[in-house]
Order: sequence, then structure tokens, then C-alpha cells
Amino acid sequence: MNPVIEVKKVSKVFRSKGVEMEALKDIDLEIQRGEIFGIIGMSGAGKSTLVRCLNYLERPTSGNVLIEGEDLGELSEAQLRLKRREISMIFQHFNLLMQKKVLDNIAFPLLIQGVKKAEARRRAQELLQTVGLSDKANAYPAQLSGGQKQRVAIARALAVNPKILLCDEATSALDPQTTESILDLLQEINRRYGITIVIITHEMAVVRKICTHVAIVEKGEIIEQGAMVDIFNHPKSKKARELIIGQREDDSWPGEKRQKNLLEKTGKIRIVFSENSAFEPVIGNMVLKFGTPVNILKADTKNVGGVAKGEMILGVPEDPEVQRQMKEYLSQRGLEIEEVTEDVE
Ligand SMILES: Nc1ncnc2c1ncn2[C@@H]1O[C@H](COP(=O)(O)OP(=O)(O)OP(=O)(O)O)[C@@H](O)[C@H]1O
Repeated sequence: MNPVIEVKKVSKVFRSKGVEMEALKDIDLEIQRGEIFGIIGMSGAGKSTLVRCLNYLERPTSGNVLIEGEDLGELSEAQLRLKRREISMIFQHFNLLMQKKVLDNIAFPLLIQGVKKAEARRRAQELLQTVGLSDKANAYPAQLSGGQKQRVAIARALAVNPKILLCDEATSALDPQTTESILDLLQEINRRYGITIVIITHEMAVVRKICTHVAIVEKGEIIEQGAMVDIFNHPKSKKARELIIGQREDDSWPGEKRQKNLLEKTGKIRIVFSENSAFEPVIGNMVLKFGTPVNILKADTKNVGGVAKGEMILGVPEDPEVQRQMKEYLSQRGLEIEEVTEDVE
């Protein structure tokens, strides 16, 4: 089967006042159906330009973009408009129509497609339920919180039954908790409707939480791409390590130095395994999920009938958000969690 999105040797040159700026250089990318694909990179790397090339809001200077095997460059304007219905987009600042009520914002793209008003409003109501905002149909966007506005934007994006959802920094204007709930919603949409999601973000926690695959863009080029756990666990290039580990470093990255940094910069969590703990290699799975190592500082566990019992103290990354998410992850698996403030012998 064709990849749902295929980018072949795409370059994009912006020209203004005789000055040329090569924003994308020879980009090759394949995104398979059902993936949640993160595109990450420093500011100005070319992420937005790349994502805008995926629906031809920006025409590549050279190269090809294929959606389900169909080359966008070979379509007429009318065909392109039809094809774009398969690709919805949400943005950092929501882009809602402020003078229209929530329900009408969602119905709007359907009306443009010629759907009858009653049918469009019925579908909009259904989508409001999907995003958990049934009671806000008659509110105006100005009366909503940032998270609620993004939910409305997601409902509007889903109205046209897209196959692909492009998210351009969709959670960057939201606080961590709201970000988490929007990511949960995107994950649910991906699973329930099989929609392929492409996420541009500068927030590594977003990628860790929901992306299955990731590409790192640097100065208009893709420097690494692959499964998220592989890239986050083993970033190969210096730039990728800077982005993912979030610290500048020498070209070499000796294991000892890394271990030392980790030990200096950890928080500590005590976890208690009991009868209710999940039957799974919970620490190993957590390391895979978060793409960051933890240190077992102390373990006093027994294997009872294949289930761990006892307690363990983990050294975890200092980032409070990562710590919070790890605690939540462990609690959800039936483990009791305590913060450790004293030194561990
Ligand atoms: N319409 C344009 N005309 C000229 N240059 C442009 C245009 N759009 C983008 N660029 C340039 O292309 C490069 C890539 O920009 P782009 O917005 O894709 O980066 P980005 O990775 O999304 O950055 P950010 O995270 O800051 O949004 C930048 O140097 C930018 O100045």
C-alpha cells in the first residue's frame, strides 16, 4: 500500500527583493496511514514550510508531494481543492471565526462544500459531543478558554472527514494540563477514526507523549527520522541530541559524562509494588514511552509468582513536567508513588 504522505526530493526557495532563501532542501519523507508523526526542529528550521507543502498551501520549488499515491503537482486547481478536503489543519492560535457561534464555526466548512444547513448543524452538534463541548454550541469563541477553542478547531477540522490532520504548534499556546487533554483528544481521534496526524512542535514532551514517528529538521534538511522511541533513545547527531536532551555538548558524548549529568540532575521517586500493580515490565516500558533513562537508586523487591512486590527508588529527570507524567504513568499501573526528599543511601 502507498504511504499516506510521500515527500520526494522537495525543495522550497523563497525569493524576495532579489534575495534567495532555501527553506527546504531535498526533503524525503514517508508517513504511513495511522501514524502520529512529529516534525521537530529549532525555530526557522523549516517545519512550517514543510507542513504547508503537504497540502500545497505552499508549492514546492522542486520535488513531489504525493497523498495516497496522487501527486499534488499534477492536479488542476479544482482537483487540488477537492484533495485538500482530505487534509485538515489546526493552528496555534485556533483561527476561529470570532463573530460566529461555536456550532456555526464547525458547520462552516460543510456549508462551503454545499451541505444543507440542517445537516451541517446536525453533524456539527455530533462533533461537539466528540470533543466534549456539547454545552457550548451557542457560545462565541471569546467566551471559551484556550483549550476549549482548540477543541472547537479540532471539531471543525474533523467536519469534512479528513484522512490527515496537520497540527501546527497546536498546543504551544496552552498550559501543560490543557496540552495534555488536547493530546489525549488527538490520540483518541487517531485511534477511533484512523486519521493520520502530523504534528509540528518545539515541545519534546508532546512528541514523547503521542508521536509514533518523528523527523528532525535542521536548516531545511531532515537530519534524522524514524520511530520516536529509537530517535529519542538514541539520537545520533549532535543537533538531535541538543534538541531532545536539551543541552549543549561537545561533539563526543562519553557515557560517563552522560551518567554524571543524569545523576546530578535527577529527582527521586519511591514506588511501591503491591497486589494491584500491573503485570508488565513497568520501568522498562516507562523508559521506552518517555524516551529518557531512569536510575534505580535502591530496590527492595521480590518476585512473587511473577509479580514484583516491595519498593524501589528511582532517579528521574529533573524536568517537573516529565516527573509529573512519570508519576501519573506509574499510578495508572497501580503503583503507589511518593516523592523522596532525603538522600538515598
Ligand atoms: N514567505 C516567506 N518568504 C520568505 N522567507 C520565508 C517565508 N516563509 C518562511 N521563510 C523563511 O524560511 C525559513 C523557514 O521558516 P519556517 O517558518 O518554515 O520555520 P519553522 O521551523 O516553522 O520556524 P518556527 O518554529 O519559528 O515557526 C525561515 O528562515 C523563514 O524566514
